[in-house]
This record gives sequence, structure tokens and C-alpha cells, in this order.
Amino acid sequence: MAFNEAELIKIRRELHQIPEIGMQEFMTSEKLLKIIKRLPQKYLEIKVWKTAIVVHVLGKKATKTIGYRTDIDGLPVTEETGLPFSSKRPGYMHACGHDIHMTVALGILSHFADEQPECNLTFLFQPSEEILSGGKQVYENGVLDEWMPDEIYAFHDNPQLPAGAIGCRMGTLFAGTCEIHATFIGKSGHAAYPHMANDMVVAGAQFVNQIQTIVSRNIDPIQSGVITLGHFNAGTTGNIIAGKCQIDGTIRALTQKNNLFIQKRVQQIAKGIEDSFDCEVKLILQQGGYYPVENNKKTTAYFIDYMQHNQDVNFIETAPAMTGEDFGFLLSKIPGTMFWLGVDSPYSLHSEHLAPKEDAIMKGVNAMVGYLKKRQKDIFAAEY
Ligand SMILES: CC(=O)N[C@@H](CCC[C@H](N)C(=O)O)C(=O)O
Repeated sequence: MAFNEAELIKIRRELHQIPEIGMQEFMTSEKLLKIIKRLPQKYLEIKVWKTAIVVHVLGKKATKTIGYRTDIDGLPVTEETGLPFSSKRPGYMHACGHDIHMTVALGILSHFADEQPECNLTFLFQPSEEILSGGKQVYENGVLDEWMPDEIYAFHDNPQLPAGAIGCRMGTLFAGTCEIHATFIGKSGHAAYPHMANDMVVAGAQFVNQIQTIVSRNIDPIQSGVITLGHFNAGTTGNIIAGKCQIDGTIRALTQKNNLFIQKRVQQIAKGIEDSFDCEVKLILQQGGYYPVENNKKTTAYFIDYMQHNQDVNFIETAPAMTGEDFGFLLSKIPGTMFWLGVDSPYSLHSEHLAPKEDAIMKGVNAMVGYLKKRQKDIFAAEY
């Protein structure tokens, strides 16, 4: 029997209590595996790679494979929701809702473990979406190879949409991102003798200010980009000149062209700081697999049409968002569609207060089971 709503909510709460960060999702992966092994195994084959799990469901007419991906990692956030099933791991939380993502995936899988699908289905329980591009790692290590999907789907939960609503759009859904890690190395010294030191607070502050001219002065205003430098650390106390400064941040752009252009400007500015402050700047720009999430024309038109015409689905056409997702990498290799699932919360993703509404879970499962059934039938009909 497919999991019912009460069973899924129980699973979600158990997963919520054991958040683990990217590539360290050991308890999560073990728990998922236990749940998957409770399902009828007749059509299933399971493969484990590090903390990733791939489940292949053998279809009746196994010529095509549809993929479905969920991420499984949590964040280094101290939960402050006050929920009775709050994180049991201090300092870690499912603050991006991946516990909801995993639960919906299990709900869909449980349906097709019970009722054999027409096409093959490949379910990917993917580690490390927030850091280290888990999707890229899985793909490049050949983990999907033997069950490679012909098309693939995934969602991200969205606190700003009503619980259970499906949001999507043709074209780009999310930005491509790139992490910035900049270390400024000068010379520390006494506050009274600046001429004998090389002050990295001043160099770092110049870097921050100059970076903020990239989007405002170099990007076409009709397009968009964001550079947020969320971490600045320098010095120890007020009367010592800091010889070192560490700045970390992230670039976001809706096209890969603009992302690469911003990366180039960050490099130029870092070089300029090095020259003008006579210091060393170690700059690391890390994009990994965080490409813009570009929805495939064909699968997305089909997806939107199905959701719009399904009376049980509250479909909302959404604008592009500056959030990032390493599903962008998988979509650069496999045609497919990413969408939002509304979870209705006044708090944003990554907030320590985020408490997604659980009635989104069953609505998400039903929408996707319905979609996958229809899609399989139509793929099969088109083939024969
Ligand atoms: C949905 C979401 O919040 N995704 C993350 C992805 C992180 C990308 C990477 N670590 C970076 O910061 O560039 C996001 O922050 O948008």
C-alpha cells in the first residue's frame, strides 16, 4: 500500500529531527533506506553511493525512464521553531525544507512500488544540494548511468506560496550561483603606526564597495544579478591594525553568461585591490554545479498544461527567483522541469523559524503521481 498522509507526516517529522549537512547525511540515508526497504520490492532495484540512494522502478514497457530527484541535506542553523519534533541535532536544521522534499519523493515512490508504472522510474535521493554540488558529483561519478532518465523532475518548497500550490514557469526558474571566498593578506601592526603596517580592514572595505558597483554599473539594468558578501572577518581589537581579512559571499545571475561576466569583474577588482593596497588577495570562485535552473521547453509546457488543467491543483505561474539549486546541473544534462511546492510560512527558506505546512505533502504527492501517470501514458502512446 502507498503511504497515507498520516504515515508521511510521521516520516517527515522523523527526518526533520536528524538534519545533516552535505555529504554527511549518514543517518538520513540509513533512515531513507529502511523506509524504502519496507515498500514492496517486486519492481525495485536499489543502489547506494556515499549518502546518495538511487531507486529504479521497473516499468511494464521499459523503454523510457522518467527521473525524479529529491535533495536530502540540512543546514548549519539552530532551529527556533519550538515544534515538538524540532531538530535533535543542535546547530543543524532542515531550514530549507528538504525533509518535505524527501517525504514527497517517498510518497510518490510508495505509489509506484505498489502499482507498476508504464515507463521505468529512477528516484534519486541526492546528497549535498546546499554545498558541494551533490547532483554534479552523482552524475559525474556515473551513479545514474545504468538507469539514466530520459527526462527528470524535482521541486523546491516555497514558503511564499499557499500550502500545496504548484508554481512553475517556462525558461529559467532559478539563478546560477557562484561562491566567493577572498582572503586579503597584508601586515598587522600598532594602531598608532599605520605607515609601518598594511591594513586589511581598509583593503577589504574597498573590495566590498567596489563589488557593489558590478551589478549597478556593469549589468544591463533590464537583466539582473546579485552579489551578496555575507561574511566579513578581520582583526582582533580596536588598537591593532588587521593584517588579514576574510570575505565570503555569493554571486547570482539568471544567465550563465552574466554569471561568468560577474565572476570576471570580481577577479579584476580583486587584482586591483592587490595592486593598489600592495597586498596579496587569494580569491576562490566556486560555481560547481550551480548553473541557472533552465526548464526544458517540452517537458515544462507539458507539466504546466497538466497542472493548470488539474482541478485539484492550485497552479501559480511564478517569476524567476535568485535562489540557486544544483538541479541546474542535472538539467544541463537531462531535459526536465523544476517547480515550486507551496508550504505557506511567514519565514523564508534558511530561517531558523521556517515551519512548512504539512498539508503540502499529500497535495504534492497527489499532483506528481497524477502527472507521472499521465506523462507515462503519453510517452508510451507517442512511441507506438
Ligand atoms: C534553494 C537554496 O536556498 N539554495 C541555495 C543554494 C546554495 C548555492 C551555493 N552554496 C551558493 O551560495 O552559491 C541558495 O543559497 O540559493
